[in-house]
Amino acid sequence: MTFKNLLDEVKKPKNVTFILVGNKADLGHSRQVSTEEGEKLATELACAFYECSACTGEGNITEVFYELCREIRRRKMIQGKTRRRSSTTHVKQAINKMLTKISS
Ligand SMILES: Nc1nc2c(ncn2[C@@H]2O[C@H](COP(=O)(O)OP(=O)(O)OP(=O)(O)O)[C@@H](O)[C@H]2O)c(=O)[nH]1
Repeated sequence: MTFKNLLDEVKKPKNVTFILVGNKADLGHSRQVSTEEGEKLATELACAFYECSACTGEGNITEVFYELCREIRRRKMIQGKTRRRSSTTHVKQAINKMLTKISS
């Protein structure tokens, strides 16, 4: 199983929020994945992409965690709206049923 397949498996059925982070950016000389490859994978996964170093602090690690929190909030908002919309549909259906009964 490829890394991408593994991520797809985790992401889709469980609706998991995640962002892609390439750590150890300070070890450029032994880099095995290019920035472009990381960006391409993030585009395929529809998630944010960051490169950072936990060692030197480069790449703004704080921003990585902020973005993850923002993404969780965005997802919750969207889910909330979907739920509200579907409950509105149920109320509409119930009212329509009542009106149909009253008029018949
Ligand atoms: N140079 C450098 N070393 C790091 C960085 N982040 C972690 N390390 C080092 O990598 C080693 C493994 O770190 P862990 O936090 O245990 O990470 P892990 O995911 O369990 O292991 P890895 O697969 O090696 O990343 C430790 O020696 C860390 O000090 C980084 O950004 N730069």
